[in-house]
Amino acid sequence: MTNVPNIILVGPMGAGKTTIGRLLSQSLAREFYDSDKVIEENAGADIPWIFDKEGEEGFRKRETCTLVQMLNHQDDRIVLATGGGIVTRDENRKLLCDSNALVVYLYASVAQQLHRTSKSNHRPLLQNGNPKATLKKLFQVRDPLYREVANVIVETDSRHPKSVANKALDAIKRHLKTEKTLFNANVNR
Ligand SMILES: Nc1ncnc2c1ncn2[C@@H]1O[C@H](COP(=O)(O)OP(=O)(O)OP(=O)(O)O)[C@@H](O)[C@H]1O
Ligand SMILES: O=C(O)C1=C[C@@H](O)[C@@H](O)[C@H](O)C1
Ligand SMILES: [Mg+2]
Repeated sequence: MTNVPNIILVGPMGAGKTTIGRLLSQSLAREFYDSDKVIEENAGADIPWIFDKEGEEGFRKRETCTLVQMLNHQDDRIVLATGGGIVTRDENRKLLCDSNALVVYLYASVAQQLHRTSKSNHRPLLQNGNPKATLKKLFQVRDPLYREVANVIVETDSRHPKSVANKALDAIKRHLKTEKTLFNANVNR
């Protein structure tokens, strides 16, 4: 599938952006990047350390720089998994919408987000207070923002990662086909 543009995955913590992104990159024989990982490599420190020393604002600045860096990537087309909060800055949403990338929103219910994030403790926003209430609050704010930037939405709740990746690939192909049909219809008008 050489005609598939850069693919960017957005969605809440635990939606499976990193997991599904890696599988998609294998299916498409592309490089895979994870903005959280790139931020850590650029900073020479992990995300909990950045939140601790620079606060969330410092982390968000780094996240925007990394998004710009990835969108300017000169190599072959890539698959990019983003952090759950990438859509919170207006600037990032504009960058995503103005890019030629195909943005996929991986939807997960709050119950699934909670279940999938409960096994690790590297997400600073879930370390204090009640994780369920935090995920719910974040979801209320962010779900419309994910939808705003997405070209394609894929539901992930009742599926194994491999079948989510296949479903995402089918949705991407359908989206590109519709775009092409619309383009041809406009050209022939
Ligand atoms: N469809 C799925 N079904 C079951 N488990 C899943 C599914 N997708 C991801 N997981 C599991 O959920 C956990 C979180 O997944 P992952 O780290 O890919 O989420 P993420 O969206 O990248 O989160 P973050 O925004 O915090 O980086 C992992 O243990 C992963 O194996
Ligand atoms: O949802 C969020 O705001 C975050 C999600 C993670 O991917 C990391 O980007 C970080 O822990 C913040
Ligand atoms: Mg991730």
